[in-house]
Amino acid sequence: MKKKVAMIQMDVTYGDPKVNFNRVGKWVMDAVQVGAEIIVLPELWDTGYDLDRFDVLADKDAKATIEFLGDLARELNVAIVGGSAAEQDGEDMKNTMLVVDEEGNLVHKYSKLHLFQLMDEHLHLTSGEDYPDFKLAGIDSAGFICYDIRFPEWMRKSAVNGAKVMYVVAQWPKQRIDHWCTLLQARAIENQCYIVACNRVGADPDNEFGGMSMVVDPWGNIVTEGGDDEKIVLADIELDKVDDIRSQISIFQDRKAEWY
Ligand SMILES: NC(=O)CCC(=O)C(=O)O
Repeated sequence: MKKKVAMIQMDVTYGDPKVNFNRVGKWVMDAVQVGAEIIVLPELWDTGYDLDRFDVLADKDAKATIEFLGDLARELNVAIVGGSAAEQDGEDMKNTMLVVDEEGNLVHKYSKLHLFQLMDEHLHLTSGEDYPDFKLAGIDSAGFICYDIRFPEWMRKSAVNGAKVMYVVAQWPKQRIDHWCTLLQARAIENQCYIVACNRVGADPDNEFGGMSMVVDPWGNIVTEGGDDEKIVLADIELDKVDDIRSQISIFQDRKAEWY
């Protein structure tokens, strides 16, 4: 099975969901025109890291965001890994990934587990209590948010559960972009899966963001990468490659889970 994925490597307007919703609508339409079957958005594409104002900006139960992504997906007949959005869940504020299928159904919701203290997430947000695994376009998949990629044990669990594609959505600053590239390649090699990773570009009051959205194949090769300007990054993923590589080096058979 082969699928065309598109990562929307966009700038995000700080603290202005209305502008960002409009821009995402346009980007998604453009991606469909160039043949995308699965579209991936970056982390917090709706508000950026305007955490001080999350209490007024966050979408209650992510209702309006789910409806927006679902309508787009249904109208354009495309699956969307909707990056993450600012969600108000009761009293709690969360950084939440939303995934919709091509019929517009919400198939997955995951709130970021590992909060990134360097960007003050722990002061404003509550960790999720969800698992990252889901099925999209017939593919066993998992979704992670930015800092999550520094926790290999969290991603390994999804590989053991059968994920063949791992989506990563991010607002990863330029100053650590070499970590981003290396960690993504490492997660692909050690889990023998595709990594489809979308990072934003542009800047907010505290950080400049590094782009380098990329697809890494299960051998660790970078299939495509987006540099540091605003664009749609396109790639084909070939699912047979995952089984091929898993049969060449049998890490899932050979691991000694009882030892670690
Ligand atoms: N938004 C994030 O989670 C950023 C993570 C990051 O920059 C890192 O170095 O880790």
